[in-house]
Amino acid sequence: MTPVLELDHVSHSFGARVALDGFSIAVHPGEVVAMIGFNGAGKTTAMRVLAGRLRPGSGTPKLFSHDPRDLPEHAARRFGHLVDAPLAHPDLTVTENIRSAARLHGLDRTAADQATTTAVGHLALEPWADARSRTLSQGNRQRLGIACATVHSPEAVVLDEPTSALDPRGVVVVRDLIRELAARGAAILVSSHHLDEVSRMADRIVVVHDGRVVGELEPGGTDLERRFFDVVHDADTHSHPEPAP
Ligand SMILES: Nc1ncnc2c1ncn2[C@@H]1O[C@H](COP(=O)(O)OP(=O)(O)OP(=O)(O)O)[C@@H](O)[C@H]1O
Repeated sequence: MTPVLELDHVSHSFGARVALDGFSIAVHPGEVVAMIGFNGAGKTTAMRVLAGRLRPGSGTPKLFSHDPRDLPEHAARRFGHLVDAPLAHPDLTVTENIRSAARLHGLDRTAADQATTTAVGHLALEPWADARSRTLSQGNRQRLGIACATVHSPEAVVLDEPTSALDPRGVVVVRDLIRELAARGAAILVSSHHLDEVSRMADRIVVVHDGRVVGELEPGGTDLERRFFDVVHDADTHSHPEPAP
């Protein structure tokens, strides 16, 4: 099966700082893949490349088999992402923002209205439906960003730390939404710092370290944290082997 989201040996540096160093990942239809790694490991940079926000120094990014920076409109309409700032205007209300996102992704007026009502309900945003987005709390702004990224039922989704500001109920809401999109066949890439959460949400967990994918963790089990540190330690040992005595 052809991957929907793919980075093939992608490298990128910001000046002297290497952010991605031969980063490879592939996400297939119906699959939720979570990236986990230290601060500065390269997760956001990888997602920015996939979202077409950054042209990498080398390697091949692909979204629906196209260059993400040169995506045909029919493919762009099937993609949703929340990387960097949400696609929300501060002076528009929650409902207006979500409806605009739906229209931007090609839904006609009637379909956009229906999808907006559904998204407001899915993200439990009803009490704030008529609030301007600049007045929202951080967590509700994050819910709005996720609603805007997913209102059009995309087949490829990239979400950078989608639950970082959410309360426990919000975490469940977003997890259910992600699982539902995947059940309908979407390929989903998320990043997170919460091992327990990704363990419940993801089909695969990839460990990102020093700009590369250095291993995978089987979701579930109780010793995920230890396994994560083992993978990172192994990667460090192999990239900086101890000198022979
Ligand atoms: N615009 C930029 N200019 C300079 N350096 C950058 C820029 N964006 C990222 N970097 C650097 O690239 C590396 C990877 O950063 P990135 O944001 O991808 O990490 P991350 O894994 O998402 O981290 P976090 O978990 O803290 O969000 C870091 O060393 C970071 O300082």
